Amino acid sequence: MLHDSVQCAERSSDDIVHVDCVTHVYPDGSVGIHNMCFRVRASEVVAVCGGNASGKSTLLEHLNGLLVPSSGKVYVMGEEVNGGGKKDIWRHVGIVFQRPDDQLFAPTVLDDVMFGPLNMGVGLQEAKRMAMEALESVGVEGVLDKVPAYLSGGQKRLVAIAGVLAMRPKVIAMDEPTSDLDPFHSGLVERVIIDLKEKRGISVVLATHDVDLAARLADRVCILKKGCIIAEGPPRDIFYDRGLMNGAGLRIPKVAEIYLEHCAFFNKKPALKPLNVKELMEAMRGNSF
Ligand SMILES: Nc1ncnc2c1ncn2[C@@H]1O[C@H](COP(=O)(O)OP(=O)(O)OP(=O)(O)O)[C@@H](O)[C@H]1O
Repeated sequence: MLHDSVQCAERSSDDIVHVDCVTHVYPDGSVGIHNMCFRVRASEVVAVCGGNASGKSTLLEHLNGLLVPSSGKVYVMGEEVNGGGKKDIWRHVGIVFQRPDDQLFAPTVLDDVMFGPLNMGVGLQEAKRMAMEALESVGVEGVLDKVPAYLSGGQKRLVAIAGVLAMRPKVIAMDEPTSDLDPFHSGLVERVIIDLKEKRGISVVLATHDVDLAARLADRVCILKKGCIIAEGPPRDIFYDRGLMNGAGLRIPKVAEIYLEHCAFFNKKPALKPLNVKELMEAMRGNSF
């Protein structure tokens, strides 16, 4: 059942991306998202959390025009995507797909990462420079001559991120960026996300059901259920709402679980709401952070 009565907040000059009441119906009649209102501002990490089939990938693919809304509009830098204005508006938003194999196709890693800049009309030498810089920034410059298909899962993911970074977008949307990764490679991706925001001012949209990761990284959280955002807010509010999280097919982060157990055991009010292990240790000692 689709609701037609939703109205999104006004577009603001702070919005790099503004999704205005977008519904997407796939050709077979499946509703991917409906009446979706979503925004991304400068230098923020927005976590989009939801269970399977909640619409995370469908939302992401609208952010740079890969999918066209059935109704509603998507704006990037104030301009409508698919609206017939500047042709390259989509380049401000890069998407790292859930499966890197969907993204990597060139004979070597360097060719793959150079493809974006070359496609933007940059000369060969400059494209190579941009690609090398992107590979170095995610720490995989050592594999530039390798065939992408022969990389490990973690290396593929980092090369896929480099391929998007090389185009110097303002926003990078990542679909389940740490699924299938071991703790070492997950840690690398996590570090890359922090650096993108803190050192380069790039906003990250993190679509995931890994709520522990989202708790550590997000400035703002949107909870999706059945193609709609059912809650949005700061992570300390959203991730400590067990009813909300369970209702969306998610659990609260482990850190929140431990802290709530600790408070219940010592009959303390859970006032501090830590989101990572360091904060949890402080909170259990009764220190604020
Ligand atoms: N190409 C498609 N054709 C038809 N239906 C689709 C297509 N892609 C997605 N859907 C449907 O749209 C809905 C949302 O799917 P989507 O992949 O966006 O969810 P998701 O939150 O990313 O899920 P997951 O966490 O399982 O990857 C689902 O009901 C799905 O079956």
